[in-house]
Amino acid sequence: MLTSWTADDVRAAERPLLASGVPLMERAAFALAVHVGRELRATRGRVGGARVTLLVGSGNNGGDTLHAGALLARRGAQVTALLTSDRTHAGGLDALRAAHGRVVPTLDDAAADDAAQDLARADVVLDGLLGIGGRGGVRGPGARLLARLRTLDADARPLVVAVDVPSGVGVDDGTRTGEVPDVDLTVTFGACKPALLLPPAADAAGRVEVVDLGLTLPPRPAVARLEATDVAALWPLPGRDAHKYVRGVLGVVAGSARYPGAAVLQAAGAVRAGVGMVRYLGSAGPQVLAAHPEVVVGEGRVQAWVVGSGVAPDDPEQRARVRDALSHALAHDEPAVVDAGALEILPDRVPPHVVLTPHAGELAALLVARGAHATRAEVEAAPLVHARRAHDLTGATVLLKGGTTVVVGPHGAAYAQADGPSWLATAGAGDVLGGVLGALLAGRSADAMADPTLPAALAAAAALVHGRAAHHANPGGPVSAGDVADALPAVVAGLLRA
Ligand SMILES: NC(=O)C1=CN([C@@H]2O[C@H](COP(=O)(O)OP(=O)(O)OC[C@H]3O[C@@H](n4cnc5c(N)ncnc54)[C@H](OP(=O)(O)O)[C@@H]3O)[C@@H](O)[C@H]2O)[C@@H](O)CC1
Ligand SMILES: Nc1ncnc2c1ncn2[C@@H]1O[C@H](COP(=O)(O)OP(=O)(O)O)[C@@H](O)[C@H]1O
Ligand SMILES: [K+]
Repeated sequence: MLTSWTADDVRAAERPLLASGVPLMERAAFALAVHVGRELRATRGRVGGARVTLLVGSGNNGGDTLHAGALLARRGAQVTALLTSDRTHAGGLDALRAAHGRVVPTLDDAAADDAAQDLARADVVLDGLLGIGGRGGVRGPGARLLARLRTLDADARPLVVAVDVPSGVGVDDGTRTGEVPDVDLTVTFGACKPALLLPPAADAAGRVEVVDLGLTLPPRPAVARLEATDVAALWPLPGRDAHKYVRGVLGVVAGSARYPGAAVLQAAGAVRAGVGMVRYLGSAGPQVLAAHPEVVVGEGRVQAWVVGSGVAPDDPEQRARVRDALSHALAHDEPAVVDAGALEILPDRVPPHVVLTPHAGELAALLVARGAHATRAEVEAAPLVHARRAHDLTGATVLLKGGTTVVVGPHGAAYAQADGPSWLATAGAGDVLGGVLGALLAGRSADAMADPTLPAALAAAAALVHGRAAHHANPGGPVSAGDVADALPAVVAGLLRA
């Protein structure tokens, strides 16, 4: 599992070490210089003679950068520091000067434009403008330098390394404001930060290297990302004496005369993910049975529900079934996945074993229906923030679909899964995901009732399996939702072997 901690968590963990005189900045800078040296050797064979340009902000992030620049200068690099503030880390500046680095005070916009020539000539640029002390978008000459960097021709573009985080990202919430450099590598100190996992900030972060500074961090990370072994540990496995009812029955209330395909695909997701049995309720029974003869059509006991996919607003009968299923789930402590059409008829407050699976537009509508202001664009610009708001307002676990899927549950549980190719953005893929998640909740129904944070972990696991199935179905090329479902058994088997 990849784990990340907030700026406050990191600062609190650093405090006792700093108080006892541990030279954290020197350690951070040393590791940064090692990583940059490695990149330079890979791209141009050696560090000696490399042109290194430092973008230096007013805080300790700039200090790290100057110290790393000094180390690279001692290894023969030609280092230029572009200062963006009249305050600069004194120790770092002394170290760079002592190593014969060049220092350019860049205090006004015109000078920043001149200094921008250094960017075009550089082999590598270190972004040391803002770290965990940044507030909002980069201001002043630093922003101008970043704009220049962005507009360089592709063939003149240097390698860009972010120091701790790309400047201008919301460290804790993954937002981005103003100019944010698109970096190749982020060298982050002490712990990964949420912005390095969360959209849209993580898209700017490139490869992430975490430098261990020996910090003791809180037990619960701010945002996590599941990996194969985590999913294997979460997956419900049939014991030797298993039978279909023990393994979990999933009630599927999906599809309508207008959208029968949603029911077929959702059943495919659940069946292929290994559910004990699917019970289908709705008008698409013949289509579901034609595609999946193993499905049972009609009422009966279930361990979990998935409701709402492809349920048209003008289908009162299917909407009534959704309402009944939801009431049953709430009255009988059965976990439920609430998708698409069912999001509009969600009760005001629900427990965390109800998992909502909106995309950004549906999440915005859900928030607006509860008196909050939100647009689809605002949700996309701050997915974690809005998924949290939806969790706070409804009590439900929230899985927000997108290129990176963000999951929020109770007690601060949060996941960011980036497992699928962009080809997964195809009609019906969300229906398959609902089926996979339903299968997991049916298989671990009792556990999900006992541990309110488990539905969030299962939701993240479903997103991982779904994303990997899309890769597996056709590596590097287009997939249909049905292809994704068909790839599930092999992907699950692969994960269980991991
Ligand atoms: N703590 C440790 O022991 C260790 C920390 N380490 C390193 O320290 C970094 C944190 O350092 P930090 O606390 O000095 O904050 P940092 O991110 O450099 O920026 C603060 C400065 O920026 C300014 N500023 C703020 N917003 C701005 C904006 N939008 N646009 C422009 N300016 C803005 C703000 O000025 P103000 O706005 O307050 O006037 C303030 O002066 C951390 O990321 C890691 O790299 C490592 O060495 C390991 C040990
Ligand atoms: N850019 C993207 N890259 C990868 N996966 C994506 C991207 N955009 C959406 N997805 C995934 O594709 C699926 C789309 O689901 P959804 O929006 O509900 O579509 P539908 O309702 O047609 O099934 C979700 O699993 C979502 O996470
Ligand atoms: K930075």
